[in-house]
Amino acid sequence: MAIDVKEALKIISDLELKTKFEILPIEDSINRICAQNIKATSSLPKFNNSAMDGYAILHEDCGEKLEVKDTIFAGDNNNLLLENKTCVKIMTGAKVPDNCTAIVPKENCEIISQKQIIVPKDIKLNQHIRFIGEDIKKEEILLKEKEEINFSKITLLASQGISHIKVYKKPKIVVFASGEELKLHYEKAEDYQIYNSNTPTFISRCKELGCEVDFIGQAHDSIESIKELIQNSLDADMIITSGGVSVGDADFTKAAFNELESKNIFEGIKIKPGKPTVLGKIKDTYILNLPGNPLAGALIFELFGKLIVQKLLGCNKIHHNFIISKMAEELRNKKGRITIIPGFFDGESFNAEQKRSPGMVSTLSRCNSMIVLNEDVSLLKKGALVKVLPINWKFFGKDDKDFLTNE
Ligand SMILES: Nc1nc2c(c(=O)[nH]1)N[C@H]1C(S)=C(S)[C@@H](COP(=O)(O)OP(=O)(O)OC[C@H]3O[C@@H](n4cnc5c(N)ncnc54)[C@H](O)[C@@H]3O)O[C@H]1N2
Ligand code: MOO
Repeated sequence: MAIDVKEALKIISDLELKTKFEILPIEDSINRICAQNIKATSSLPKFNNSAMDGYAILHEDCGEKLEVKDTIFAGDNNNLLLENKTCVKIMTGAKVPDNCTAIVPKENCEIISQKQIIVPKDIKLNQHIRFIGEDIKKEEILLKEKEEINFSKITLLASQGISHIKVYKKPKIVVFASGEELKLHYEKAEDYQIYNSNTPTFISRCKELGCEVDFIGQAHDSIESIKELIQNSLDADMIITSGGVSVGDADFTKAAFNELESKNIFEGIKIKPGKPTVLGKIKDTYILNLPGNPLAGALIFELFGKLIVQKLLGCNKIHHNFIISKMAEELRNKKGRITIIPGFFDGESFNAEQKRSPGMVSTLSRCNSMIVLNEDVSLLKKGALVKVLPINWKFFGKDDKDFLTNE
């Protein structure tokens, strides 16, 4: 019995998944999920320092002629204190004297000699001093368990002298295809045969999402062949297959799972396309059996499979987020079932893809996102607000648009 979309999403978000850890150098932890809370071991800046090349002064001396007592470079451990009518020459990043209350950029000073300068009157108290802890406070949490590590988190870690980090291991995904009519893309396909495009799709998509992926080949249309492939893959966190789930005479996947005592988590989702989607489990391995129709399988993976991957990665962001946009054109839809509509979000509106039959292979190559229509929607007018779910999201464009004007 097919279940509701919401129920399927809830089941996925509640799945209990086993995750493993490893320790990596921080540079190798990019796009991985952090498996520990990391606190700042020291404040940043570590000490009050100068934001400008110039002179460190006492604020009460503004407008005065000052004697230059010393020069402090970045990295110096100079503990000199300022006295009235004196200053020190200081470089950007250098530790300021403890009682310094302003830095005057050198270009704002009148340099009389190496030893004497006149500073202007209008100096703000504490100007150009970067204070201890204003960036990061000691003990502050820098990275939380289950957060994704990106370049900016690596900045944080490096700034603390952290060289290695505990992360979740990449989930292991195994992909195989079923369907005798399919030829692998490196084989010769006769005129009556088609290429297996689903398997490379899921292999590359799972890699893109941060999984370790093994391709274990092509099952013949027999229960034994599919069973063998599944049994060989039970060390994986998830097996992804496509095809063989509906009711055709050569659809053996379901029977193979049954013989292997796969526990069905759900069998069918009330959605279009992709109703015959099955999620099962054998021992600790989840099995996602996607519809063979290429667009149906890929969209179901984006809506449901990707969330399982998020969980397997160890991430706590396991729900879809969206961008509110508007329809570029009117869209008519056959109501009755929740429907996934792939399309292209151009930054201003969502352009529903016209060619979107479940068996098509070309559709997603023109799309970067999708919307999901409730079962009672038969018409979306041009300009209607929609919630756009990103698919592949590097947001550049061919047109040179003005991003400087905001009003
Ligand atoms: N009598 C019924 N027939 C169908 C039903 C139904 O309810 N009653 N459901 C339809 C729906 S909806 C879908 S989706 C498909 C699902 O079929 P399967 O998942 O069992 O997939 P297959 O029958 O093996 O193949 C369907 C279609 O997809 C092509 N395919 C399969 N694998 C690949 C691949 N790896 N790469 C590229 N293309 C693939 C295959 O050649 C078929 O054209 O069933 C409907 N039928
Ligand atoms: O899942 Mo089926 O595609 O609706 O084609």
